Amino acid sequence: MSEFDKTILIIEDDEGLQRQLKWHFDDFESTIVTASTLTEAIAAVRLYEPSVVIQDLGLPPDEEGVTEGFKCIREILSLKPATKIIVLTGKNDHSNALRSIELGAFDFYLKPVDTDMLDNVVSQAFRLAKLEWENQQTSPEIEPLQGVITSDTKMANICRMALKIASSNITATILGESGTGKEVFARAIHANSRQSEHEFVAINCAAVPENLMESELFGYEKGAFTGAAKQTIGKVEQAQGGTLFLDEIGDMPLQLQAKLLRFLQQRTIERVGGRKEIAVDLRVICATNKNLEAMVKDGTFREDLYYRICEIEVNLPPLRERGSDACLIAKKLVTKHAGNYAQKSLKISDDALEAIRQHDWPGNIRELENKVKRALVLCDGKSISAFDLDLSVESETPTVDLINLKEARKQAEVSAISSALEISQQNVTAAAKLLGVTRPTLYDMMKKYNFTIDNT
Ligand SMILES: Nc1ncnc2c1ncn2[C@@H]1O[C@H](COP(=O)(O)OP(=O)(O)OP(=O)(O)O)[C@@H](O)[C@H]1O
Repeated sequence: MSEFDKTILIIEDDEGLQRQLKWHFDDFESTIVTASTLTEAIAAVRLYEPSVVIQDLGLPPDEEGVTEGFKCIREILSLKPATKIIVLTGKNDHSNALRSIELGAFDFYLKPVDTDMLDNVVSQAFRLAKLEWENQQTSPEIEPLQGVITSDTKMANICRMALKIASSNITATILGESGTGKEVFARAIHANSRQSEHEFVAINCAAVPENLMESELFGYEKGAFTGAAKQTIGKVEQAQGGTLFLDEIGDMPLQLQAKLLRFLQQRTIERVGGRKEIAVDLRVICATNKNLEAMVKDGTFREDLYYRICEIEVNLPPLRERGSDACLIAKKLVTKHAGNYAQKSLKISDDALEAIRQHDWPGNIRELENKVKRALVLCDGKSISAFDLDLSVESETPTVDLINLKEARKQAEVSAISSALEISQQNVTAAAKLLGVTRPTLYDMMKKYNFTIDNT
């Protein structure tokens, strides 16, 4: 097994501070590399693949601003999503620190730098990077958060962010296309929070008619309107002590947005037809697939409410941008749903896996789940075909966006071994023949890339 690499990349344009940090971390039993600009930083990431990066936000040519620093975070994480980036920010720069975390940075640290304190943050970053690395060596399939199946490092970062949100009181809004798992994330944040003993109450703002929304949210007193036969509590009171999940918040009627804002600011409500203010203490999580910023610009969403609910944004990427997650989730879903459809031991065929890889998944995981259920019902043989999933396989034009040649070689080898094992139905001797290598060579490579023979 290869060894965990302990390289730190310091990205700092102030030569004095760069020297000071380098000198300090030389004692850290790590290899220290430095960069002063974004271009140098990216070259260093490609060459050294550092586990931890300490990064200044004010990089040239925008030393006084943050644009280059944010760009640097994005580019590093798109090349190597597992990198733990620690951002150095000015004392009064809390909003940029939060924005860095939204972009996927591991943590932030306020200047002036106290190197002993920074040591703790760096040690934590290394601990987590090592854990993730070890986890990948032993079990590439992970469920880092309840209900979230993923082997994609971007998603693993988002899961970590969700855990941080859960342990704070911040109001989060989860953004993402339909079916990307926004509710799954909201439930996971609740389950990991101090509110978990109480209820998780969801309301879909797009599904409730506008004239019923207020009483649905805040409840009503007896006789408040025709048909109000008895006092009824609303979703907010139901969620007392727990979590209120406002799904499709972008569809909240404008007139109710003001009332929602008042409740979020004052943490009190009045039932419809009531005169008493009722104090409520709960966590609020919102979600939408709409572009709230654009809605604010065209006046359909209140700006003050936007800032109130988006103290931190969680951006869930669509399934097509999550590496091999579609195939991984499909396999898990087949196992999960097989019993319900009286098909006990089905596998997904190679052509079906290829079709899953190629499909764009506009409906994301919900679409995948539906297709798997359909396939379980329709499948006659022992394995699910592309046809069963209502998908087709097309010849592919490969695209690559790889960190370096070593990574390209690794991915090509992993992909070839994986295909040979699938085709040979996990028979190593047959797979070795297909690949033109000896059986011991294939075993060595399987060990190197942590393949296990899948007997499910
Ligand atoms: N990472 C995941 N692994 C496995 N299943 C998932 C994952 N994410 C979502 N799902 C499943 O996909 C389905 C859709 O998820 P969910 O309802 O949370 O999406 P959503 O983004 O809230 O959708 P919408 O915007 O339409 O309300 C659910 O059945 C959920 O269990």
